[in-house]
Amino acid sequence: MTPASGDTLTLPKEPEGAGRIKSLIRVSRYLGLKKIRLAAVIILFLIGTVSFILLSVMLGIAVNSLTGIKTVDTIYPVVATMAGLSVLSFICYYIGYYLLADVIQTALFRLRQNLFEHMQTLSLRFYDRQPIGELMSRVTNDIDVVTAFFQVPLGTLLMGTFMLITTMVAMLWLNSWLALVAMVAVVLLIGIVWLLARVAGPAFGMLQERLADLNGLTEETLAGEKTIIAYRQQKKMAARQSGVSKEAYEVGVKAQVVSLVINPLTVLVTNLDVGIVALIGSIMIVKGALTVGVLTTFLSLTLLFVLPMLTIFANYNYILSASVSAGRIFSILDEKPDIVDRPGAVELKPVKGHVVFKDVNFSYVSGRQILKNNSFEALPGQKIGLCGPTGAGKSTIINILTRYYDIDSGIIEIDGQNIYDVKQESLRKQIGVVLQEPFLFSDTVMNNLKYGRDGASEDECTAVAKDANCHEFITRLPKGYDTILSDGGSNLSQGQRQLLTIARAMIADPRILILDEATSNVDTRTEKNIQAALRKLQEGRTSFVIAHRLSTIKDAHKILVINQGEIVERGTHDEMMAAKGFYYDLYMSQFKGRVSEILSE
Ligand SMILES: Nc1ncnc2c1ncn2[C@@H]1O[C@H](COP(=O)(O)OP(=O)(O)OP(=O)(O)O)[C@@H](O)[C@H]1O
Repeated sequence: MTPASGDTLTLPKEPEGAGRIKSLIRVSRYLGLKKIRLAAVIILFLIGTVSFILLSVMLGIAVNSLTGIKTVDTIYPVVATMAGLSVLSFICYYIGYYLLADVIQTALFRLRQNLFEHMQTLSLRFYDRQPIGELMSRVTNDIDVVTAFFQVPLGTLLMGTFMLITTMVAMLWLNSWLALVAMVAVVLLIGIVWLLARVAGPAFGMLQERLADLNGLTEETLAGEKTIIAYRQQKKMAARQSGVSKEAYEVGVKAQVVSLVINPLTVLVTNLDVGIVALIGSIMIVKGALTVGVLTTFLSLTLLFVLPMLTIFANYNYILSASVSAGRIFSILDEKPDIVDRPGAVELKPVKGHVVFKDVNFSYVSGRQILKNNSFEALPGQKIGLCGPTGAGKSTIINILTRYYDIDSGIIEIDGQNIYDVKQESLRKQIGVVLQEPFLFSDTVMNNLKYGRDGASEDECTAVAKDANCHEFITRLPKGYDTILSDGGSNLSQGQRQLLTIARAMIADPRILILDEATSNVDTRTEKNIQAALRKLQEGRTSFVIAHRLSTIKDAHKILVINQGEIVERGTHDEMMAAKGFYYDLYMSQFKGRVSEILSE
């Protein structure tokens, strides 16, 4: 059951401003996973850049050496050195980029793995908070944005930064006054970028949010395609889609335009800067304070100085969007799992299946209590029926027995052991679950059965499949047990999927079983098959059967009637029918409904 509206919390918001820079630095730390290679890249880029800068210095030397000389011989060694520097710089950049590719791919691999693995540790409470589409967006779209940042501009940015630093050092060394003139451009550009960041930054954040909305809607539309067609809602869904798309378009344009304006602006600033350096330099030459060669070097350095800034700013949108996406990714990575093993938690030894609830209270969200003072006992091997109106809290009882959620107060014991004192994994190993919506993996039939228990052999699985009335239909599949179940088993009928999940639970061989309305939505013959398989599955195990149709729990050792989170009645079917209470009314209303159904057939 989905949470009632108003109960949903939202995913932690991505950081803003300084937080974004922190996120960018944090995501860049993943590059340090290959420290030696990264160090080699930095050294190679540095050598490449210094060689490149020396080319400009050599240009000045060449100009100076030509002044007043009639023979070109003196220029040859200079040209040869320049050629050597060019080749050296090329080789350094080439190897540097080659190594960087590996550094980047390792970083992305780890980031994807960390995110996926971390999400597996989070509790259902976390997944309740947001539509799956929103999470999908963070796992796919945001990772793609960071990938684009690492793959496209990162190398250029590294190169640019080195270029900026080495050029600055070279300029200061050649002539500190002229160097300061050239640096005016930096101040101007930083000012422009600061202004643009104030507008574009939030726009990029909003763009990612709109894209996440779009993903959510697409996911919902695809999952509900059958219902959409049945209720002829295609046009409405298309209109909703285009509404969200338009919002993404509008913030997208804002983010993009602002960051694109930066390009022509930086070109303008560059030209102005070169002009100013040429003017001041010429005045200095006239006054004898500078040689023509030094000015030539300076002009070429000024260009080299502004060029990396151009590249940095040209890639500004990558940097902005990557910082936003990195923030969104880290907001998931920083989410602490709230269902954790207590310090000193022990393995739950194989149990007999004695389950006790004592005064258990529970709420999904604070302030809205769902289960109130639930107490009951299930002896080993007993079948316990759970019934009651929709939203009464039947599934919730199961959710806390399996520790999908932690309770507010009370005690839950299995074979006398508090479930909070044992390791979650060892607890869940002993509880088999057959859900209302059978979930199968996109894998072969055999592997789906093997998911029940690590190490289950093929012979064992085939024998169980026979017991669970699956073998016959499996052998009729195109590749038998090797048939791949596409998209969670959509190539099987609902009943077949249910039979397979029953077989999987049999292979798991747990002492405690949870069956959640496992027999709904199937024809009578399949239902008989399922019932027979379930009876086999329940043999010798404590089972909790959540039933809407009371006929499925008539034979239960005990039936708990839940209403608004409280156990309002308990006993066997016969006892409660005789008592003519809540259960009796429930049963009679279903019975009458069934009779009128049969009469109208
Ligand atoms: N993840 C959740 N977050 C918040 N509230 C929830 C969540 N799941 C269920 N609820 C609320 O808890 C109450 C009990 O839900 P539960 O699913 O246990 O009912 P149920 O008896 O199993 O209903 P049904 O027979 O319709 O499946 C409902 O009011 C429901 O809105």
